[in-house]
Amino acid sequence: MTSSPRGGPASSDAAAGDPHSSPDPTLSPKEHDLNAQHDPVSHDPQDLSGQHPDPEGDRDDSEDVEGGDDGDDGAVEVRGGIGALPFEGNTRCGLIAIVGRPNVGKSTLLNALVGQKVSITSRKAQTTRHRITGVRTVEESQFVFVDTPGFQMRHSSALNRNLNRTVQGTLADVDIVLFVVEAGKFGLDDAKVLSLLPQDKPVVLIANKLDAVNRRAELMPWLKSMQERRNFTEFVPLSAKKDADVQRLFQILKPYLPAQEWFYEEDALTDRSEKFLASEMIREKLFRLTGDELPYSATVVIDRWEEEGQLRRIAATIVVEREAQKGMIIGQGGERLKRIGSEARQELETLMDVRVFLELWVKVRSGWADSEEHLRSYGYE
Ligand SMILES: Nc1nc2c(ncn2[C@@H]2O[C@H](COP(=O)(O)OP(=O)(O)OP(=O)(O)O)[C@@H](O)[C@H]2O)c(=O)[nH]1
Repeated sequence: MTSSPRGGPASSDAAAGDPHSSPDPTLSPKEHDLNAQHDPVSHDPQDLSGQHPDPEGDRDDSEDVEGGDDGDDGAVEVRGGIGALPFEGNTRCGLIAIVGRPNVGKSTLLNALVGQKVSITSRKAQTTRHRITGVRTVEESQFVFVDTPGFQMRHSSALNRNLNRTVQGTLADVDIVLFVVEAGKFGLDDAKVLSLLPQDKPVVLIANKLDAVNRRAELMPWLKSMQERRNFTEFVPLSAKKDADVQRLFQILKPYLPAQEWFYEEDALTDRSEKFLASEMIREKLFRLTGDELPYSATVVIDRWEEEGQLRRIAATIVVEREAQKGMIIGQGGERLKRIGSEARQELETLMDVRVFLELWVKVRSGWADSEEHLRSYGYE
């Protein structure tokens, strides 16, 4: 699956936006135009312990090359394990985590970055539960996004403990963390998420929903106060709903990707299966069409998946905790369930470019969110 294109238009922009090249410590939030292009407030990311790209390839571990006298052709044997030789290609590739309290716009941002819907969004908080990977390749750089669930703060159950473990596990392997907040706001929940972020990773502050801020001048003192909370690698005020902002973000993040081969093919969007995307799509419709009535613990299980040429026959069950919730989903005369099914079907047809027959069921499984055993059986590791 790995692809390693060479000779792309690569190295020149390493100089333009490289975090090592010219961070200007004199910039303050006040001086930074919120609509400006790069590094809103630059912090020198070099003190963030070796997690950074090394575009110049100036690692000294290349000395692990030992003369080999074990062959009669005078060949050189290379020892030293993974990464012993500097990478000479033009490509960059890195893992990026998107974290933040519920409802700040993480899924919206991920979908905009990937250019296709891979994560569900809803007005209701805490709709994202699984770790979802979106992939986007822009010129020579491949961005592999890992979406994380909102840190659970309001409820405590096996499900929530599980989510927090997922988030922390995810952060251990990434190259950059995007910490998303709503521009001009910073509450207790944001602070809790921030306090859990690793110290040894570059963290970019994304001040999302900029379009909802009426008086931008008021953001200046806020940005300054944010700067005091953590040595953020970059401050990026934006709107996840504006394409130009999202494109700008790629340029800002690019220099932080390690110089290495791509993990995925150039046109890959996600490593999630169609089956998984289908269950997420149904869950999104479910939350959208039930408003605030349904607790986030409702889940969707795909029971049957048959492929017949350009046709997919899918049967899925929506699992809820209580009988009353079942009635709520089914609605008067089955109307609501019908609508959930028909909207999900249409979107799945667009996504997969095939015809879809979707059968939906609703089942009550009381207390499932509290049982580790049930969680495992529904695929939450
Ligand atoms: N005005 C405005 N609204 C936004 C923006 N980005 C996201 N939203 C809205 O904010 C709400 C929450 O967005 P999501 O992307 O579902 O948020 P999330 O952080 O993934 O939420 P959880 O899954 O609960 O963790 C939705 O109603 C989005 O339409 C933005 O840039 N501007």
